[in-house]
Amino acid sequence: MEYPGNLFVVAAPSGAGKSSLVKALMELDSRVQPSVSHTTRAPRGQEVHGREYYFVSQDTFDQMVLQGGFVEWAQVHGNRYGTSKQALEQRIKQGADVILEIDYQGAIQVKRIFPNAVLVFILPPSWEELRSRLERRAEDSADVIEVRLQNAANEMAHAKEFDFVIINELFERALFDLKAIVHAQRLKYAAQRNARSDTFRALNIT
Ligand SMILES: Nc1ncnc2c1ncn2[C@@H]1O[C@H](COP(=O)(O)OP(=O)(O)OP(=O)(O)O)[C@@H](O)[C@H]1O
Ligand SMILES: Nc1nc2c(ncn2[C@@H]2O[C@H](COP(=O)(O)O)[C@@H](O)[C@H]2O)c(=O)[nH]1
Repeated sequence: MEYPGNLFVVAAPSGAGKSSLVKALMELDSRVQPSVSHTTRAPRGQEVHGREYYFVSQDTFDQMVLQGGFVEWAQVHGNRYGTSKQALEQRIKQGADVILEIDYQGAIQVKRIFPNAVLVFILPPSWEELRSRLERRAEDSADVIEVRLQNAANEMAHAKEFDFVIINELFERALFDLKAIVHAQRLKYAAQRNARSDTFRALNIT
């Protein structure tokens, strides 16, 4: 029998490094799978439809909202983003550990629907470094970078509502912390399931 997988949610202000950390985690751990969101924003850099996002029109997004197609959706930096209900529920049911890279509003909505979801907030080490990462990434215009920095203060004020906060100063240290959270959740979940296992019965643990 296949047990349902775990759900991890990673949020951060733009440029803090969540995509880089999640990508590195998935390269090390094939049990962690991404959820590809839908967005009304235009593709940026080398982004590919169906890989980073499903890039859809405003009308298509509206239709999905009306049909209840999203587990959560939110307006972020002037565009809309949503997590497809069908794809997420199917993957978790199949036993995958799914990781969502979404904003804090979406994270809070997900926690209401999936109380066992583990919410992780990534902080940059400083405002200077956050700006510098967005500028070095060189994928957004100066205007877009300013909007994202202005929104960052409000986003970071929600960090305390998350289960864990990681400071992404040294990348390898932050990745270690993220891996530890995933590992700890798996052990916790396994302990709950093992309450009915042969080993528990053999040890007379009830
Ligand atoms: N610890 C780190 N030290 C230095 N640079 C980093 C670190 N982590 C990530 N970066 C770099 O910072 C930039 C922003 O990272 P990334 O794109 O992962 O951010 P993000 O939080 O996913 O942003 P967005 O929400 O806009 O997609 C990238 O160029 C990335 O290589
Ligand atoms: N609530 C949701 N937020 C999402 C989703 N997918 C991405 N995001 C967040 O939007 C911002 C901007 O992303 P970018 O790719 O334009 O830099 C960032 O905070 C993402 O995490 C989603 O499905 N729901």
